[in-house]
Amino acid sequence: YVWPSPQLDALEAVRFDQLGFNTLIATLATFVQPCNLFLFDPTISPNSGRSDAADWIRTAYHDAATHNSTDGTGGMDGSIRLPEEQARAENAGNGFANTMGIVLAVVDRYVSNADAIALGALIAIETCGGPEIAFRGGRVDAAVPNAPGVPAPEQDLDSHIASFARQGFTQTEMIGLVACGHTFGGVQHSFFPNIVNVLNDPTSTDNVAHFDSTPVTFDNNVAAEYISGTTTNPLVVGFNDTTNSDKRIFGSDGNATILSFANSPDLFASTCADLFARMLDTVPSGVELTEVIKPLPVKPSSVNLIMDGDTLQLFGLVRLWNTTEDPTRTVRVIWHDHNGGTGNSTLNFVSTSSSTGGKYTATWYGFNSTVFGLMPLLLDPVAGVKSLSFVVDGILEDQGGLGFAIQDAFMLSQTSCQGGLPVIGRVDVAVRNGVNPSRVYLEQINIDSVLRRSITEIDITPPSQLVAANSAYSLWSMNNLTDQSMSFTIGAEIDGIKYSTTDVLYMFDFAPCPT
Ligand code: HEM
Repeated sequence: YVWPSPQLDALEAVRFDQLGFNTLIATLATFVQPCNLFLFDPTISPNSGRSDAADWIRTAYHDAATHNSTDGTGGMDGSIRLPEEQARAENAGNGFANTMGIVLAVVDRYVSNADAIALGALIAIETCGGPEIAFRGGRVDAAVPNAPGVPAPEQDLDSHIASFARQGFTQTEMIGLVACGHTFGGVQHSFFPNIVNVLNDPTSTDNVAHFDSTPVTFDNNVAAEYISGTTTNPLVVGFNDTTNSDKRIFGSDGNATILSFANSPDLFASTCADLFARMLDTVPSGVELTEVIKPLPVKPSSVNLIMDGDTLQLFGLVRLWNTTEDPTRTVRVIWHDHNGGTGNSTLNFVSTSSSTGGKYTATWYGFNSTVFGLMPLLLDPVAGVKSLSFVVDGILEDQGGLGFAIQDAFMLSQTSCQGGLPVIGRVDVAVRNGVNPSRVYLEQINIDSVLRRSITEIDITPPSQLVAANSAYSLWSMNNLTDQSMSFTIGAEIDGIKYSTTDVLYMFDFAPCPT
């Protein structure tokens, strides 16, 4: 995709900026590294037998499994976060509560609850030895529970075949998807006492009978151990044959599919990559997912403009994907102004990040990084800035000639202030003369009773008389803001198109208002 695209940029960051510099505070990968991590256990015992990774994968499946491919209802819409759905017998267990407590922390205006659940499962699988999974974003959160429909172990084979058909999977795909999921985790005694007895196993203090001997690793052992007759899978060799659903499912084609997985780790991995992607893309009809999100090779980040009197401050970073630190590398940014002119500056290495269990690393460069931190580049507001390009070791990076577009039509003005008596605040937005936005507003993220995000727009009344910020910009001001803990982004509608600033602004960061 082409940068900037606020939604894809945000989803790309959660998907690929997993550990290290410029990652979210609640980055998902931290909670599945090491892969036996299980933070839900108050003792944080490494011997609970549980893992966040397994919980996240099961949660995504239970969200997806309500899909009805005939009428287009249900699927990955985050409805599994709703208490009514978690209370159903088909959703027995506390793995969902564990998952929501962590995974939903990445939700924001561009990343839905359902996208976060999908990303949690995907990152768990990829981090813990699994294949890379194509990820699309754009899932839409349901406000009400879906019709029930998650398969249960005591149901017979015909019911399971019918259930997976309703979800959009053939019998062969059902065998695959169950094996792909059940390479992680196991069955807990406390919620399934009719399947698993108390284990008295010091390495599984939560009494989890695992599906294979490597329950926190993606591998084909679930199939290989089944074929070799060494399996301990409680849904294959459980003491209660009624609940041996994996036995019935794996054997339903005379073991042909499961044998092919046992014989080929590669076939198992590639089949699971496809099936997991399809499971995560199981969405209600009418929901349009984005393209498959791939990492941008050169990605500007945290690009932010602030008007400071006669100076246009340009803050930012750029990420070079799949690179390691190299002191001999040279990185330059070129900015293109409204008059056809350019300026340029050398960027300094700041730090690194990694993803996919350390498979990929990325290096980050700051627009004006000094020993004092990230400082802005200082530009002329009259010339402004239309786009950026980068030169990495002499090679021009400009998205195939498009450049990286920058929006300098409106931005926060440094004259914004807070405090004074009575407690008040003022937001000044510098608007480029000649742009004539139809609206300028503050955007606040609103969270409703079922955790859906939406944006509340608070319009700034157009100034009755132009107040110059400098010779190229005028100020639109919102006075008498009373909530000093307020955080917001700035939006504007220009020629019918809505634009937003990316950095969240906090009122308490502003200078005190002159008294
Ligand atoms: C007929 C279909 C299926 C049945 C009857 C079934 C049944 C079960 C049961 C009873 C558990 C134990 C849950 C617990 O103790 O908390 C479990 C765990 C699990 N299932 Fe399934 N499952 C099915 C399909 C799937 C699929 C398709 C996936 C994913 C693609 C999946 C992923 C998991 C995972 C990862 C766990 C481990 C959870 C943990 O250890 O916390 N299952 N399954």
